[in-house]
Amino acid sequence: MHGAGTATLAVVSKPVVRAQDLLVGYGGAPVCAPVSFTLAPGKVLALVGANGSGKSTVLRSVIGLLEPSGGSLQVFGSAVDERDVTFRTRVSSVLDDDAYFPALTVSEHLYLTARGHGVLGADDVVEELLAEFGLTEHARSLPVALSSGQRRRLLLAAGFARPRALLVLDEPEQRLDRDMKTRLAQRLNDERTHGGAVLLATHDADLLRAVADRAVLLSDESSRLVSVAEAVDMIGRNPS
Ligand SMILES: Nc1ncnc2c1ncn2[C@@H]1O[C@H](COP(=O)(O)OP(=O)(O)OP(=O)(O)O)[C@@H](O)[C@H]1O
Repeated sequence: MHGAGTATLAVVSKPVVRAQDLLVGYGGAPVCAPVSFTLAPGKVLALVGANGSGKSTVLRSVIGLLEPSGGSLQVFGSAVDERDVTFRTRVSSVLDDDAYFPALTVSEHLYLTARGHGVLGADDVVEELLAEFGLTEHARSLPVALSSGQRRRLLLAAGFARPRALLVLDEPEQRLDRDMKTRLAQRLNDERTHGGAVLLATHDADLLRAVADRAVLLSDESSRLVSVAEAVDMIGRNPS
């Protein structure tokens, strides 16, 4: 478990995500070849691939925003149901750039997220996250008054403000400076150490090297499990 003042990380031992020939897409058209992977507790799996290869779409399916069009997808051993309270207490996600409350200050946003998910000692959790994500001096700012990188920090901090056994992140490195990227990598490694599972999409070779155990390379022709070294090599050949 995390130290004092940090949202509790629920530890589970079964596979967290199991995708078998999973097909995802829009209007019946798949966005990539079927994808198969298993994500165990305490592991970090990265989705890599070119722009438009389907990374965000796979993530949306895993958190229940999009029904798979084929294959099977299980999260915590069951079909995905984001309305299920157990599912919601175990899955924390940061996908979209604008998923903040425009009328709440930075600290109110984090506090509401923590309290809304039943975190005890929410004040301490918020204070710790503000410091960790470099937002302390912006605690009373509204999101509109933040830079895009600071807003990104707020959304990421909110992802850590609630209980979770699975963290789903879409290109968390976006708009972060190097120092914040390093701290994010440390946070994700902590998550793994404490038994949390992380599924993330990324174009960042440094983040991959720092945190990922394996990667899934998505493409139209064949989506396949690859080593981190192979994923880093792919990113090197097709930098963003
Ligand atoms: N809501 C949508 N309706 C229809 N098509 C969509 C929708 N969202 C995404 N797509 C299409 O699905 C494909 C995969 O998009 P997706 O966002 O999953 O790719 P990605 O790998 O995350 O890309 P990037 O690296 O640019 O973030 C793209 O061709 C995109 O145009």
